[in-house]
Amino acid sequence: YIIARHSSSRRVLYPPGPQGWPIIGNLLNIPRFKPWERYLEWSKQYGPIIYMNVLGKHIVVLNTAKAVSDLFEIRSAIYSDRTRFIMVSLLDLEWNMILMRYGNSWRQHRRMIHTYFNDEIIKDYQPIQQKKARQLVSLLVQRPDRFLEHTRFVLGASILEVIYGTSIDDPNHPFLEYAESAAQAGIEAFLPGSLLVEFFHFLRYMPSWFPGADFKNRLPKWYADTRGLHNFTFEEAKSNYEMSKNVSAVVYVGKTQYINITSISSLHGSYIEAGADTTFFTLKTFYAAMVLHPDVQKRAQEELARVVGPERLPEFADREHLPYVCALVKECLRWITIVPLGVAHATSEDNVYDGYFIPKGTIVMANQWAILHNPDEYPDPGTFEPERFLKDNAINEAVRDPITVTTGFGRRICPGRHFAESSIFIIIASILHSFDISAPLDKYGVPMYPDLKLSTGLVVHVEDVKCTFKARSQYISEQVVFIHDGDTM
Ligand code: HEM
Repeated sequence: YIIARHSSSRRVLYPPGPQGWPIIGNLLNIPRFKPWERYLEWSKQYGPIIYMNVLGKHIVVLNTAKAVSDLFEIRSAIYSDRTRFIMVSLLDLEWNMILMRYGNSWRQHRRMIHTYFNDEIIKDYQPIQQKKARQLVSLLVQRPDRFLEHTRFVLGASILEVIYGTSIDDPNHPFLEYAESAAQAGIEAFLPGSLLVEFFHFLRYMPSWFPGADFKNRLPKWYADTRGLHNFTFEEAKSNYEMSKNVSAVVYVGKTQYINITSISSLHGSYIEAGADTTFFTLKTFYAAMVLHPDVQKRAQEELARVVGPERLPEFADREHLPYVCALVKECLRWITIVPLGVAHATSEDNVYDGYFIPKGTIVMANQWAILHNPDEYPDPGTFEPERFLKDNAINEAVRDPITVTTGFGRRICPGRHFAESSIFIIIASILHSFDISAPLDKYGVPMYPDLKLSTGLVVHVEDVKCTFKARSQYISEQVVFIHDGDTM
């Protein structure tokens, strides 16, 4: 039965949800592990929108594509704010676009992003993405055991080259460390409901041994990591302007507006922080899926052999002739939903939906995992099955494309989504064309398959995946020197 709550003073009806306790509300209801699964369970009991109140903060979780579209897209003027995290001021993160409140500064950043990351202009970045995919193939031939480091390296280096025109060949470049650490700090510090200081602001003044104030032990590292990235992007943007380097379109805005270097560098920091880990985590899903599903791997390789042939590596022009590989990319984005609850939006005005009151300042989360694991749309959703996106050997447009869910919604939709999808496609196609991927054997000769244990946090990933890579042809092994040394890739 449905427990609908009435605010005694205003006689308003909040959406239904689990019964909480006095004062703390639903604090103890929020599971720390895979909360998206619990929210889906609750939605079967309470309906698609669930309401919780945690220490006076209103939280709503939307569990269906319809509710998400109705609110985040159709009513985007009201549902595009972000909540005010105390962590933003503790870590001086006002520059980070993902966390920005809905308003003029955010609008200005968003306009710049659209100009330089829209789906037309990103085609200009494809040569860089292709070059980096080939560099990854080369690195995998030489040191397959370091496949995760190499993958992270080429993704970070692609973003850096697109933004600044700076090509880095050193996997130990300090930029990569800044990017990784800053993203990790963001993941730990910004999962709604995970830190008590967001509810009890006085905890910021308490010593770290005080219950609930242990975040203070981690604060200096988070601060140093996020500052490191910001300082790096600021210096790069400034020197690009000063030296008037012939760099990519993205920095051009900076060159014409020196005064705006700070906001340009902030924008770059946001790209790097939001972009490097998300694409990397999607590729971790790919590696795990390939180890577990040799049949899928084989089918993709047959398609690549047919379309690309044995004497070259895949290119973007091949994409439209590779429906199975494209379906495989979609399934990687769906199967493990790396931002399972999206990045929370917040309401900037009171609103009524379906008869329920959603007050101004409510944190609203889209259960992306529930949408992408809805068995009505994706039968047997726990299974990795690219075929679900195909009909008559072509992409079936009737099946919801996971990129339209996993990269968020409405005015806050991920501006890097087209860029990310291209990177993921070219890397997956290049690797599958070049290598057979399998599970390494333990000392008894038994394959070590990934157990698919996920990390917890705002962004999740398969924690432990091990693979071996075997070059599929003499051509690949021979190309490696050429690929590694030459710039003609
Ligand atoms: C598979 C890869 C990616 C995934 C799954 C992803 C997912 C997301 C999600 C869920 C959001 C929040 C959307 C919302 O509030 O509704 C977001 C925002 C954002 N993403 Fe991505 N992203 C990816 C790659 C990238 C890349 C490559 C870049 C930059 C080059 C990027 C830059 C951003 C920025 C700047 C925002 C903030 C937008 C705003 O708050 O207005 N992302 N992303």
